[in-house]
Amino acid sequence: MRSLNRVSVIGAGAWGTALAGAAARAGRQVTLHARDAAIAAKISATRDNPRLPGIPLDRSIIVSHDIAAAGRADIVVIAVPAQNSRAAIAALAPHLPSGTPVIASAKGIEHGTRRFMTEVIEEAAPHAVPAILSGPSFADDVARGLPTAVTLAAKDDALAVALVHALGSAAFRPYHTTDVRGVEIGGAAKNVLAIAAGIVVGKQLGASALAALTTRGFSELVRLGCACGGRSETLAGLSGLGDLILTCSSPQSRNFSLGIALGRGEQAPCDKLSEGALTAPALLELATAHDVEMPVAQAVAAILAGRLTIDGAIDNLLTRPFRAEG
Ligand SMILES: NC(=O)C1=CN([C@@H]2O[C@H](COP(=O)(O)OP(=O)(O)OC[C@H]3O[C@@H](n4cnc5c(N)ncnc54)[C@H](OP(=O)(O)O)[C@@H]3O)[C@@H](O)[C@H]2O)C=CC1
Ligand SMILES: O=C(CO)COP(=O)(O)O
Repeated sequence: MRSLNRVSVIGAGAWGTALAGAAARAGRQVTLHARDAAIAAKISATRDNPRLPGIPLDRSIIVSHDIAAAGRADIVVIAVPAQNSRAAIAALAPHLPSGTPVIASAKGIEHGTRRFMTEVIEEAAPHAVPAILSGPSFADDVARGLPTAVTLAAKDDALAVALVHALGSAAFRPYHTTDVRGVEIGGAAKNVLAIAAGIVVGKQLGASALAALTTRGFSELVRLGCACGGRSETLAGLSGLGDLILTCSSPQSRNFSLGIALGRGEQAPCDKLSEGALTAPALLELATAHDVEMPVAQAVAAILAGRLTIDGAIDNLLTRPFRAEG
């Protein structure tokens, strides 16, 4: 196995900065790439990223605007929003040596193409080796070095193990698997379901309703995941159930917070990324293509598109025919 010491993280947002910190803590030589030269210079000089205010950037991390330099790495992590990942990978691709592992870390499905993030890597950088990292992990927690566990998947087991050893530390514990699709379905679906969970909280429907919604949401996630070839143990693991529990219960989650605002009838904050809102239509298209029923995700997509009121969606869900659990 080739050396995996030099790590480049593309995207100097909250997640990219947190992952750069985790890789530095694991002892790697890290470059954090910001597409904007002024932002790169500012973060480099102040050692502070306004997207993670008050958490100093590890001194060893090089912050750069030079995409060619970022491509000269043993591992590249893509940490930009799902809908921007293709553009970021395409800009990187000409500078990437053949066979470089490229780890997707966005949680979403691409609009229009319905591609998962590793498929986007396959298309935009066919000479790279795709992998995916996902799981219950707020950027703020990871950046502060609080204990976190995630799942890291690559088709090749030996590569998944090597990537885990390269990026893992006592505080940041990746578990490896070859179930790439299972890992990416969990991350994409949980964001949509977290919006529904937030609506339940914003509408003050009670803790019992929140538990019911989260559990039925998990059934949807598993149904779609299995239909797409994911393994049930992955879907019940960190990147599926684990992340669903986190994002359906914590106002730290932007998706959950969006749901709370919607449930309260408030204006949703427009400066915060909600991957679930962007992924909802693509998730439903995927579900339809696989003949999988996802009533909760369907309600979220309809509410966001203005096709259904929140009260109408709640009424629809509560009056569905009684059925066997599963
Ligand atoms: N925040 C979190 O706790 C976690 C986030 N994630 C996932 O990580 C992904 C990114 O989220 P997050 O970091 O929070 O988002 P942020 O909004 O904090 O940051 C997004 C970053 O991506 C950059 N970017 C956007 N488009 C491009 C592009 N084409 N090329 C290069 N850089 C680009 C932005 O740069 P610019 O400033 O120039 O616009 C910005 O730095 C999402 O899919 C999210 O689900 C996963 C786990 C935890
Ligand atoms: O994915 C996350 C935690 O695992 C972050 O969730 P939000 O994007 O909803 O903030």
